[in-house]
Amino acid sequence: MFEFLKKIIKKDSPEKKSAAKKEVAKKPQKKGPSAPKQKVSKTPRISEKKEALRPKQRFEPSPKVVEKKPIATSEEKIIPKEEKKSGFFGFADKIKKGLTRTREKLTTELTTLFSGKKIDEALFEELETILLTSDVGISATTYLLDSIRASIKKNNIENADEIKGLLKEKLIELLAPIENPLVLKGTNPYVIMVVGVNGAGKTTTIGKLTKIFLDEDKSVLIAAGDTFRAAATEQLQVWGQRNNVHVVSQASGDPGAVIFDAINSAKAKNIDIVIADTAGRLPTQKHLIDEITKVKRVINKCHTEAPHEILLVLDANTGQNAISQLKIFNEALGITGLALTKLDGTAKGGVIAAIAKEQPIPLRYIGVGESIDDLKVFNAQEYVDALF
Ligand SMILES: Nc1nc2c(ncn2[C@@H]2O[C@H](COP(=O)(O)OP(=O)(O)OP(=O)(O)O)[C@@H](O)[C@H]2O)c(=O)[nH]1
Repeated sequence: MFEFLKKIIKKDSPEKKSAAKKEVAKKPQKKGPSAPKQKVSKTPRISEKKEALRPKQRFEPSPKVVEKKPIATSEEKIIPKEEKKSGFFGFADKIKKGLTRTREKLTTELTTLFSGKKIDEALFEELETILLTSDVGISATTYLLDSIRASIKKNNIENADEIKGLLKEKLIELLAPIENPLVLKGTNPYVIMVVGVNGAGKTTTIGKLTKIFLDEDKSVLIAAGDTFRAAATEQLQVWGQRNNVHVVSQASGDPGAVIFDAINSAKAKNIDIVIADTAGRLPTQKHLIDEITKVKRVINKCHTEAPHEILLVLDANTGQNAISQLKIFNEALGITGLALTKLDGTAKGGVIAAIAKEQPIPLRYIGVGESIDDLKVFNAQEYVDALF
């Protein structure tokens, strides 16, 4: 079954590729082992399924970690007219498009599962497999199946086709508590510290987030706190230029000093928001986790309420590993919000359910593409509608 999942994921590729992305694609890509052909002819036992779905490597960085980050071309800065005009519907369509891979997997499998079948244990077994292979995770899957069983019993449901509606309903209930959009509160500048593993999408998310705030008529200043990787500052500068926003950087190599400087500059200029980048790090690298807690303390010395938001950027492709990352970053820093990126390139969109069940931290944004308008405020109903 795990092989079956690999086969599905292997087919993934982002729908929208920028010119710069094509450049990067020429470079050798890190690929997982090719999946041997295997027929999934029978429903595996629950214990086998759970074992197969347990992450092999606890903190597997994104495959793009070694890649040079592509920067969208200037054409991508142009917001498509339809999207500007269509407002909410444009957003919903974009999310729907972004979630194509997860939806295709779910819809195909669920339609086959429910059509004309009777409600019995075998059907629940298969439903369990579908959810687990969509990275919904063990505890969220158990929760969803139990809730569905209870509703079937309560409402004397006999038609399997009705289970799809129930699944949708229970999923919205599960995700609702993490729908908690960012609200800017407190004394200016509002400081957002952005953290995450290498390649999760921090820089890109900062660029997109800046655009969201500018559209709300807020002023923004970016702090290039990733002093570890030289190219990181350059990439941030490009996002700064694209948004026409100043990026504070230093040659010092001290992330705390850069962010401290940026906050003071924002205070002097009465800027509303400071978004601080930090270097990518694995939660297993204890010294780097210690370093980032120090950066947080430095920020707090500069502004007693700051950081107002510690935004952990997670790559949806990492599936269940995202939960492990979340646990460790949260223990070290007290994560206040999440941005889940790259949902457009994966069939693992179910990981949101696992987050909601196991680590219910507000999911502020979802990334559904590489261009500047591809970061969306998370909405549970809209997300589930896009999945089915
Ligand atoms: N398809 C897709 N790609 C994304 C998304 N968000 C980020 N990316 C891509 O992911 C890659 C890594 O993104 P970065 O923003 O550079 O990641 P980072 O966390 O800053 O990386 P480090 O600085 O190395 O830690 C780039 O190729 C981005 O274009 C998304 O929502 N969808």
